[in-house]
Amino acid sequence: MSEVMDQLYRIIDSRLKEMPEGSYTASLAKRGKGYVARKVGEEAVEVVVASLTEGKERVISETADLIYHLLVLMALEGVKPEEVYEELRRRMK
Ligand SMILES: N=c1c2ncn([C@@H]3O[C@H](COP(=O)(O)OP(=O)(O)OP(=O)(O)O)[C@@H](O)[C@H]3O)c2ncn1[C@@H]1O[C@H](COP(=O)(O)O)[C@@H](O)[C@H]1O
Repeated sequence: MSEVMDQLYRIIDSRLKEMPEGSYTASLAKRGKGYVARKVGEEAVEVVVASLTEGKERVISETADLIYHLLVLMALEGVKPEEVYEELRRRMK
């Protein structure tokens, strides 16, 4: 899981630096951090709805959307996945 997230984060980070045509990440960044933050909220609600009414396949798909948007928000905030892993390790009992 962390390997895939690290790889996706690196791709996202490079899209934010290069802002290439046709990149969904670049189009999100152009709309601003507030827009990305709202997308994270929307995607989280979609995970909840999928879990309550739509079944496992939809939960997987919506969770992937949520993680992607969360990684974009983290990159815009300058938060690296390793810093979150470190916090999780610190809490681990
Ligand atoms: N993992 C993802 C990923 N997950 C979800 N999404 C996009 O997130 C959007 C979620 O759908 P929504 O209906 O909520 O949003 P929408 O209506 O399409 O768009 P909005 O106008 O609401 O923002 C879809 O357009 C998906 O394509 C992703 N877009 C890109 N990636 C990966 O991110 C990397 C960079 O992608 P680009 O920036 O497109 O080059 C690549 O490795 C991609 O595979």
